[in-house]
Amino acid sequence: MPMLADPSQRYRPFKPLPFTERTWPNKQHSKAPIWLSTDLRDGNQSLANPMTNSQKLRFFSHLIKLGFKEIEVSYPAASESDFNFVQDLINNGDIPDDVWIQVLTPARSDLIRKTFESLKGAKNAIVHMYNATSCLFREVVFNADQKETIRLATTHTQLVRELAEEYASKYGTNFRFEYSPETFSQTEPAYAVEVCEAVKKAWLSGQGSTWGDGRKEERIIFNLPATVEVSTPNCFADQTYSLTLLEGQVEYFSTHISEREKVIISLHTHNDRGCAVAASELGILAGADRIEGTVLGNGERTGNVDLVTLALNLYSQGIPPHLDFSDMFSVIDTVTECTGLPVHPRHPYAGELVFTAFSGSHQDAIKKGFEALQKRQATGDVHWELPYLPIDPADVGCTYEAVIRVNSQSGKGGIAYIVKQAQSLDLPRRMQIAFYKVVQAISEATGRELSVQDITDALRREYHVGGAQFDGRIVLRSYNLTDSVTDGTATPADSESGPDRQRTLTAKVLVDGVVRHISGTGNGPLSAFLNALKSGLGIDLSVREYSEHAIGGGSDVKAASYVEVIPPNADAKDKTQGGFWGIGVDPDITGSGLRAVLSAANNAIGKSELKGTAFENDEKKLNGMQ
Ligand SMILES: CC(=O)SCCNC(=O)CCNC(=O)[C@H](O)C(C)(C)COP(=O)(O)OP(=O)(O)OC[C@H]1O[C@@H](n2cnc3c(N)ncnc32)[C@H](O)[C@@H]1OP(=O)(O)O
Ligand SMILES: CC(C)C(=O)C(=O)O
Repeated sequence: MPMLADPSQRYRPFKPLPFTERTWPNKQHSKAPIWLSTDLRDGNQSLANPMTNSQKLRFFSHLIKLGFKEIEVSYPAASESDFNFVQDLINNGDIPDDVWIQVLTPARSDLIRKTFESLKGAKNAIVHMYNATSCLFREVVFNADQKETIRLATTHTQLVRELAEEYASKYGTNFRFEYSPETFSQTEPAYAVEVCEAVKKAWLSGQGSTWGDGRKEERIIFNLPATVEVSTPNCFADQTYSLTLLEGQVEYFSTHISEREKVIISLHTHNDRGCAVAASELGILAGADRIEGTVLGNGERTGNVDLVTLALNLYSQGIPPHLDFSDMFSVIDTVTECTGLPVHPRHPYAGELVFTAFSGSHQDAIKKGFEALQKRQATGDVHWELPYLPIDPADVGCTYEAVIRVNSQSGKGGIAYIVKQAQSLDLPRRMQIAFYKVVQAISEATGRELSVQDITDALRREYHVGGAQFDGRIVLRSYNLTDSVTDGTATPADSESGPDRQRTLTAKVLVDGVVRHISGTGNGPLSAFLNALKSGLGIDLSVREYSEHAIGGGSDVKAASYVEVIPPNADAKDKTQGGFWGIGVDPDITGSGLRAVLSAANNAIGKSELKGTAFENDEKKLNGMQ
């Protein structure tokens, strides 16, 4: 059946609360909520193949490692394996003293009794009872009116209360109670408050205990589920904030519910509209103290709210989340291996691609951002501010290698970043443009992403650096430099010569594997070498641009030089006209300059059809190459 031209025939819009006095939109997050992981209950119940005992145990240990202090471990009445898992955790001493396990039960006396049995011997336990309160469920599922629904909740709350007292005195367990008006997001707000008030009264009216006196560990938890997400997140926050509308006045749940200090407001959001994170965040602004969800968002249908995203969203605002995701890879391994579900490559903070830029302008901005960051860090400013990356990938255990990856959408900045990271070569800007064209051609031809190795090899091939297999047609074997006549006109590229020196260079080179001895003079080593190439091999080139930098430090320091050469008929000033680039790396600055010149010369002749061991007769072709 096609989609309806007029969907209002089938779907009714959500009716928002008529608020004018809401203040939560002006608030900001300032601390982490209390977290509860329901991976082993809501997460588990949604799996086609529920977790085995050992998978649950592995998951539980990981949750403890991440820092969870409240973990819903089971729906013990569901099956023997759910029941036994709770008993195993207790009997094997797997639960740290400061951790509360939580178990879920419906408001059914046989199932509540079974649930308490599963908790025998526990130190700290939260009994979580639910019944659905929305009109649809009252009418369709329970065939009960509003009063009967409240009675279902209160009579079973009293039973939980009695059993909690009995099991506390028998086993010394610290019990807390959580009540969920299931389908809260679809329940009439005033009625949801009425149910919660009645449940609170039933829970607090028990005999002979201090429950509910406001001490943190004993407060009743009202868990407000968006069992199905049916509205925009601001409506859910309003529902959280205000549950009663009396005589036309807005009363706010988080400030006006009686004995607010005895209540923890918890949220349990699902992701049907894809807004569970937003709904939880706005719900916290609206007064919630606690969040239930799962690590990476597994759960019924589109999932529960993802606690990784929520926690790291806080972290990115400078708020300690009190959950430790610094080893995200082990989190991903645990979740995927236990649930059998993959993690989407774009999943916030955890996906394989979320810190990666393929597109050129993003890469360029990130590269510049890293350079600026390094400068700021050198002045002691450690604040993270980097284009396109809201947090430092290193904080969640990622390396910077994945930050920039290259395909046909990439630009010079990203490619230069990879060359710098992988080979410590800081290509000058115009050389970046030249090398970008080389990489772009490969990427277009192969139609795939290029690895760091692909780019490294391309650079080596193009500029004849990095080993004998990348040598060009001319190879420098040895050279000797001597002072010669002086004329006082050194070029910048020859700056180390000084203004009053002229140098003579003799070099042994291999040309297509044949030994040749060449010599030339110039104001410095580079011009002497260019002169030698011209007089010895007929290769007439001059330098248009030269730069250098050190690589490393101490006794291992090397020099990297970059040279652009042009043939005699090229305009030295019009830099849009193509030259030929070369790279030289050598422990000695003169050596690196000479190698860069030879690299550029090889690049020049490699792009012509010169052949044989001498180039004298091919000068014309070289001149015509641009
Ligand atoms: C939104 C949530 O995630 S809620 C949690 C859902 N999780 C699960 O259901 C997983 C575990 N559940 C189970 O294993 C089973 O459903 C059991 C063992 C709890 C119950 O099994 P059964 O007794 O066979 O009942 P069934 O699964 O058909 O449940 C429906 C019955 O429970 C009633 N019921 C459903 N929810 C509740 C509740 N919260 N409180 C009281 N009764 C409830 C229904 O009205 C229905 O009653 P009826 O048989 O009189 O019409
Ligand atoms: C039992 C409740 C909290 C639940 O899982 C839901 O409504 O999604």
